[in-house]
Amino acid sequence: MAGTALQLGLNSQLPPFSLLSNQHRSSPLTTTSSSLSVKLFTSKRLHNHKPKAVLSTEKRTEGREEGRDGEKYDAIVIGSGIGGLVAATQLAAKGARVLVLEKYVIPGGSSGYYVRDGFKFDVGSSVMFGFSDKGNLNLITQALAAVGHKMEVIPDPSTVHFHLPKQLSVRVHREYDDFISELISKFPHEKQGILQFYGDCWKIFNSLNAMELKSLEEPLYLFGQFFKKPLECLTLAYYLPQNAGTIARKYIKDPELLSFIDAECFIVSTVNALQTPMINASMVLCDRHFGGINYPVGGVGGIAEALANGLVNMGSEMQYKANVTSIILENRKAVGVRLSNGKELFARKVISNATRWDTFGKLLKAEELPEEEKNFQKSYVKAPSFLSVHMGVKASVLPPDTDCHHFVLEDSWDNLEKSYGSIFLSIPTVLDPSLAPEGHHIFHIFTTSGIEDWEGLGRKDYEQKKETVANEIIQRLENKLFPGLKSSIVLKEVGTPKTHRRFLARDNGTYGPMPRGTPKGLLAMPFNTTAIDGLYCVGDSCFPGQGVIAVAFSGVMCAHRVAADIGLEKNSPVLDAALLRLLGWLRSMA
Ligand SMILES: NC(=O)c1ccc[n+]([C@@H]2O[C@H](COP(=O)([O-])OP(=O)(O)OC[C@H]3O[C@@H](n4cnc5c(N)ncnc54)[C@H](O)[C@@H]3O)[C@@H](O)[C@H]2O)c1
Ligand SMILES: CC(C)=CCC/C(C)=C/C=C/C(C)=C/C=C/C(C)=C/C=C/C=C(C)/C=C/C=C(C)/C=C/C=C(\C)CCC=C(C)C
Repeated sequence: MAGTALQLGLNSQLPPFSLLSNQHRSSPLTTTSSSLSVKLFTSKRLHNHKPKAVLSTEKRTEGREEGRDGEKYDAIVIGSGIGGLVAATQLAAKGARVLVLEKYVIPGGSSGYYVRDGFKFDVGSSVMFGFSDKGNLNLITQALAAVGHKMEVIPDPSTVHFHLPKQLSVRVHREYDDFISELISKFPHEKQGILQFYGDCWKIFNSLNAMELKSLEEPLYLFGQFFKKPLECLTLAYYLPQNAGTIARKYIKDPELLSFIDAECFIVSTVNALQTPMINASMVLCDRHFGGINYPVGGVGGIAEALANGLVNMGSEMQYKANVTSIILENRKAVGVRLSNGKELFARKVISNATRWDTFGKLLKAEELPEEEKNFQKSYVKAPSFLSVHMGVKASVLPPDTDCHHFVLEDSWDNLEKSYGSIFLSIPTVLDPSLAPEGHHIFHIFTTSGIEDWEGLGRKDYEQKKETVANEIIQRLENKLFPGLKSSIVLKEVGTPKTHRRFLARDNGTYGPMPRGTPKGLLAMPFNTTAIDGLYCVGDSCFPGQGVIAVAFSGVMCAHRVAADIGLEKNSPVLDAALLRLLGWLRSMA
């Protein structure tokens, strides 16, 4: 879900930096100009890091164009969400010179943080997949390693504790066998079906895990993988157009168990299993047991900070408070960007980490919407945003052995996908007590909510409504799990979809794309290239969709495709054209 910090900006007249605590202000960020060209600290480890050049220096600089503003960028990245940062750092590690422009004052977007009264809150992301030290799918660990960084993490013994209708309670243990035994104990008559469904997930996960992950839009790599790992590639190709709900129905009949699978999918995709691509479902349903969920010591915001620091240490640049208002086109080719202060910056390639709706609807609003984007908008709508409540509470309110993450749906399965129907709760201080003052915990509560509920209200009504809706959610948690919750609150901040729209620059504050109907798995999801020459997209409105690890993969893919296009990786223009046409055709079949 997207950020919340943020709503303080709505409540107060303070300038954006006052959103950060003193603790943060004295952090290694040193502002050097009003547009906040930021010089970040140099860790010894990063100092020694040598970018891994793929081709020789001569080859790398050959054909490099100079920006017209005296700058020499291979790529400009709009936005420093994890998608944008991974694209930028991967490109820098291949030898490219990159400039990242971020509208806000710190990096991370939905994976940022803020500090208030000694509590350090994750803005959004809090369940970290891809953060282990094994396999090929630990994309967050790998992204950090590419900039010479490794974060200390705390293993979470369970991914989530489900509290569902009819008192169904399921804990997703880190150990796969423990989870499966618990689920079978609740549905003994479906033992076979459970083993078959999750077994199919493992088939897909193991295929993904066997592959080197790069751009599926780059033919030399893609054909190479088919040659090296034919079985795995065919498995993935087979499941690519399928959804988890259809596969589950092949093996499972019990409607309550199918609803449980819906909830498993909903917490990561905000849609039911019938609309969740099987590859994405498998990725999360298995990685949580393979690598496990791991929380970074000091909070999720540390990931983006480390990536941004690493980028600067490799000779590239980050600028904060740099609000891109348009993408500059010349002869239908993206050549640079214009900022809200009128400044223009140029590069060989432009990568947008804004959502596709923002990229094409705002940054390119004067242009006619390309056919491919029309098709994307036909297949996908903006998922609703969130109402989020960040709270500091007295530690005494937590029963012993409380899990870190909870999902609550009280009375009826029918409410699963309704606004405010279900409640997500993370208590990161269960894993890392340093995030809160002694004797306290953090409650990060969120529930789906559409922007239409929050528009057209006067200031007083808006504030009143925030209070009312947040209190109802808190009351529900008090009734279900934490007696005495209300009276234990020492700090409370409520963010709405408007908050997320304002601070994360996401159209309607959306969580990301959501299929309009039943999708053909991942088939219709666009990759990174766009109909505009020189313009690429990265982030959750690109393949494979929402999620920190998903956008990290989109960053890896994007960097590979851009690197091939600027001569930092091998490429073949003839095969490129053929593959891009083939992929376009496949998408049109979805
Ligand atoms: N695991 C979890 O618990 C969890 C929770 C919340 C979010 N998430 C995931 O995080 C993902 C989001 O990652 P992302 O990389 O796609 O994007 P993001 O929304 O996190 O970041 C986009 C960044 O671009 C910046 N930006 C946008 N427009 C700009 C402009 N015109 N000029 C300058 N900067 C601009 C924003 O300020 C923001 O920092 C979501 O998919 C979501 O699923 C996960
Ligand atoms: C190209 C063609 C046509 C074909 C070929 C075939 C092949 C080779 C294929 C391949 C493929 C691939 C490689 C793929 C990949 C994929 C991936 C990597 C994916 C991933 C995904 C991920 C995801 C989706 C994730 C997500 C996550 C999330 C969203 C999370 C969230 C969370 C939350 C919200 C939290 C909750 C909380 C509570 C409960 C409290």
